[in-house]
Amino acid sequence: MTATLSPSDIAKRASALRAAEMVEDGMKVGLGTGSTAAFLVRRLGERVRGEGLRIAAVPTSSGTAALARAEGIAVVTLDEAGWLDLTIDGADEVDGQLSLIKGGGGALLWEKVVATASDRVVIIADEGKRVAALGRFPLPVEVIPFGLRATMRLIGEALVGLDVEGRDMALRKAGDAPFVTDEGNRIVDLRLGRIGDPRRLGLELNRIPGVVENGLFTDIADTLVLGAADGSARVVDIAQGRFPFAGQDNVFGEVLG
Ligand SMILES: O=C[C@H](O)[C@H](O)[C@H](O)COP(=O)(O)O
Repeated sequence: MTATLSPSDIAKRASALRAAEMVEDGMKVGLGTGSTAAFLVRRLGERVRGEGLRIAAVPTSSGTAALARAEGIAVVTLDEAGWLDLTIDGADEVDGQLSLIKGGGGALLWEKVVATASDRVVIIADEGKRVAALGRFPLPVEVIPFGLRATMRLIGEALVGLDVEGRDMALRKAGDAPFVTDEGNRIVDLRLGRIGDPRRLGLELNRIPGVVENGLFTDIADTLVLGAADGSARVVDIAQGRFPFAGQDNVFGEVLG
């Protein structure tokens, strides 16, 4: 039985299938988390079972680890792998410089550790994730449970004077209880509206002792595979140059609205 996919799922799957072709025999591969990454993991599982593709995979969440194992993919820890050839992961938003917001599924910490331990990072996303400026999607910040309220107050103070539109925040819930990450931490979602300077915001948030990591991924992604609802996928590579087209400030080579 084939389930009918929504247009955004068709786009997610298109990007995931295109990125799955970038995985070569013998590679050590970081596997992202989320609905887009799930299409990737399933496709890699097909390649492992069908073509005999041999990879060592490092999952970015307990959920992805379970899916990868169920698909017959060899799962290792990041310490066992040492360093990765390639990581493929989803995103919640991507701007014209391939800066990202990630962590909608709460996996941002392992995702950032895995991505920064990789020679190449490929982001898979549907067209709807593409934005002119980051910040419409609430920015997830992973914080330790100890002193949570004080940490949230310090986050609020750090936002004053920064180039953001809004400053509301909320502790993420799973039902009635706080959401708990794979590292046993909590997530605070910041509703910022528009982030003027993602690099600076990321640094300021990480200066707060109770903050473990934030969902801004700047200067991490090398390649974006953007899927469309017609089932096509387009590859945009940062190696083309961050400002490859005169008068335009994004890797898409067009003005983003
Ligand atoms: O924590 C979750 C991850 O950062 C996901 O990669 C991100 O939320 C995108 O997820 P999805 O592919 O389901 O939109």
